[in-house]
Amino acid sequence: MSAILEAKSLNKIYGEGNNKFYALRDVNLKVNKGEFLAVMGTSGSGKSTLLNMLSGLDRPTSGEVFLDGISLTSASEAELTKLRGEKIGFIFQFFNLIPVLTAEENVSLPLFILGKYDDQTKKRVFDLLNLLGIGHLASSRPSDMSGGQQQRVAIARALVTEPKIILADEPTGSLDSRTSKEILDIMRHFCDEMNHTIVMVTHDAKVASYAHRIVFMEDGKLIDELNLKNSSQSVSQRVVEITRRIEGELV
Ligand SMILES: Nc1ncnc2c1ncn2[C@@H]1O[C@H](COP(=O)(O)OP(=O)(O)OP(=O)(O)O)[C@@H](O)[C@H]1O
Repeated sequence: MSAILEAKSLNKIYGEGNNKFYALRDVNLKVNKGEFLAVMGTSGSGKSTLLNMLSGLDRPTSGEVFLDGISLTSASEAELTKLRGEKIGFIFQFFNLIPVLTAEENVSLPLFILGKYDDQTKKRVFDLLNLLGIGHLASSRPSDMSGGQQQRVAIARALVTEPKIILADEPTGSLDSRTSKEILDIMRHFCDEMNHTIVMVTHDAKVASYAHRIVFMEDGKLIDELNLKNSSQSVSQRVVEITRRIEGELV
């Protein structure tokens, strides 16, 4: 198995002296190509801090992050901006689409920013919209779409640059349960069938149950891991197991 993303001995310290606070403490993590990984933990356990380090949006106090073999930690700000644009796709809780742009334009935007918009990538935009079942909405604006449709546009936008990894922060946090299931099925499908790699932060056991593997955080540390890749359990059995692990971390 090849690790596409690797965090080595990550520490993130805020404050100094008596106010020194470890938001991350000796975090080691490998994410393999094609893997759907969920990061779970209670509020304040360090999930967002970890995601910020993995995306190069923030730098660790010590330790290193490698994406596709490249050290994010030793890259300059300009190199990081380029790396993020080319190698990372982002999916957010509130979609973060640009309201005045159509679905097609929202998905095309990263290509324009990278100077990679041409006939071939334009076709990719439409292929992705069709693959996500929203080809008929290509000319629609976000305000004319449901939450689930907007998140499909956001997924197409995240995939259009063919990134090495997709980072998703509570991607179904603003969707109802039926639409959440549709979006999570799509995410799992992209990993299982198309070898995409996703790291998803969530505090919801049901959402995490769609992942291949779950890592659990507490007080800035990775304290447990659950492998569901070859699990034959039903969703509800998996949710029970995940909840048991979370409760274990609270005792
Ligand atoms: N810029 C900062 N300065 C000081 N402390 C910070 C800063 N950013 C985060 N923290 C602290 O680091 C800890 C981890 O925060 P983080 O946002 O990563 O947690 P989280 O697990 O994502 O929480 P939530 O689920 O509520 O979003 C928290 O105690 C938070 O208060």
